[in-house]
Amino acid sequence: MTIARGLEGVVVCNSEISSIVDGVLTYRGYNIDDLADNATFEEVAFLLWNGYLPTKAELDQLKEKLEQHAEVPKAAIHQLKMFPKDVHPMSVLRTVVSSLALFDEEAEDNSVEANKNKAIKLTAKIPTVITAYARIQQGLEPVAPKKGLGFASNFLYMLTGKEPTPVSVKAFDKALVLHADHELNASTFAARVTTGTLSDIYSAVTTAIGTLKGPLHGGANEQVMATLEEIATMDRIQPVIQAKLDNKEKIMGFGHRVYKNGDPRAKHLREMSRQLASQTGDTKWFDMSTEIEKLVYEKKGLQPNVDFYSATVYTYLGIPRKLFTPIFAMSRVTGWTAHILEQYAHNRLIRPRAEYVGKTNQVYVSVDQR
Ligand SMILES: CC(=O)SCCNC(=O)CCNC(=O)[C@H](O)C(C)(C)COP(=O)(O)OP(=O)(O)OC[C@H]1O[C@@H](n2cnc3c(N)ncnc32)[C@H](O)[C@@H]1OP(=O)(O)O
Ligand SMILES: O=C([O-])CC(=O)C(=O)O
Repeated sequence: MTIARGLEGVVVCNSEISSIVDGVLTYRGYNIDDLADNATFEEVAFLLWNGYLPTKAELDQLKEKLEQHAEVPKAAIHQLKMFPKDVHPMSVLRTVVSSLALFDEEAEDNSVEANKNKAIKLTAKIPTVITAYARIQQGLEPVAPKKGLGFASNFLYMLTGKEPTPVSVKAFDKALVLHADHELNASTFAARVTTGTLSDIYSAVTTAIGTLKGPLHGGANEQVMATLEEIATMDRIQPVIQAKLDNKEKIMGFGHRVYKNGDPRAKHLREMSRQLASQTGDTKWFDMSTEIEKLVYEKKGLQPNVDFYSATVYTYLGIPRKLFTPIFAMSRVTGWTAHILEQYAHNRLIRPRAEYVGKTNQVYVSVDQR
C-alpha cells in the first residue's frame, strides 16, 4: 500500500464549487480577488449554493429568508443560559447547532429542497447563537436579530447592541466573503465524510464545526491573536519567534497544505488590517504583524495564510478573540452546505484504508492470568 499521510495530494471527488489552481482561488469560477472587491456575503452564499450570481430579485429573496430564519428557538436561548459561562464558544456552537436539528421539522428530510432550506436556516441562525452566548458570558441579555440590516451588520449589531459603522460592516462583510469556501479543507472534507453515510445536514455541519475548531485549521486565527498578545511589544518579536522555532512550535497563521507561495486571501486581509489600524489610530498590532511576517519568511520561507491577518482585522473591529473561529464557521457554513448538497447529489460512501502495523498472532489470555 502507498500511504498518503494526511491525504496530501489525494483527489477524492469532483467538485464544481471552488478551485485552487496554481495558487489562484475561485468560487464557482469567479476569482476570489474579484469577489472580495465587489461581492457581498449574501451574493457569495447564493453563488456557492446555486452555482451562479443572483439576480436582484433572487438576492432580495435570499436576504429575506436569512432574516426570517435568524431567530433561534427559545429553548436554544435557554440552553445557552444554562451552559457554564467560561467554555469555548466553538464548543457551544457545536452543541447548539446539533440541538437546532431537534427543533427543525425538516431535519430528517433529505430532499434537495429541504436541504437547501436547511442550509439557509443554519446560515441564518449561527450568528444569533454566537452573539447570544457572547453576551450571556458577559452577563448581558442576548440582542434579537434586526430586520433590514444585512447579514454582516446584523452580527455586529447583535454582538454590541449598537448599529455598526458602514466602514466596520464593509470590512466584516469582506472577511466573510474571503472565508466562505476553500475546496476540500479539513472541515469540508469532514462534512462530506458524514454526508457520505447519508446522515443529515445538521450532523454534517456539527462534524465540520468540531473539525474547524482545531488550531491547525480554523482555530489558528484565535491563536494568532494569542501569539501577538504574548509577544506584546516590537522588541520581543525576534526572541519569542526564534524561541518558538527552536522548540519546533508552529507559528500560528503561517504555512498551508496547498499554497506554498502564499495564500491569495492574505493580501486582502493584510490591507484591511492596515486600513483599520490607521482608522482606529492604533497601529501596534498591524505593525507587529508585518514584522512577524518578514521574520517568519526570512527564517522558514513561510507565508501568512487566511488566519494571520484576520486576527487583527477582527481585533480592530472590537471582536473578542474567542469569537474569531466561530466567525469563521458563520461564513464557512455556506461552503460546507454547498459541499454537502454536492456530496448528496453524487454520493459514494467515503471509506479509505489503513495499513495495519500493530501486533499480530496475539492469543487471548483470561483476565485472572494476565
Ligand atoms: C484556514 C486554515 O486552516 S489555514 C491553516 C491554519 N493553521 C495554521 O496557521 C497553523 C500553523 N500552520 C501549520 O501547522 C501548517 O502549516 C499546516 C497545518 C497549515 C499545514 O501543514 P502541512 O501541510 O502538514 O505542513 P507540515 O506541517 O508538514 O509542514 C512542512 C514543514 O514546514 C514547517 N511548518 C509548517 N507550518 C509551520 C508554521 N506555521 N510554523 C513553523 N513551521 C511550520 C513544518 O514544521 C515542517 O517542517 P519540517 O519539514 O522541518 O518538519
Ligand atoms: O484549505 C485548507 O486546508 C485550509 C484553509 O485555508 C481553509 O479552510 O480556508
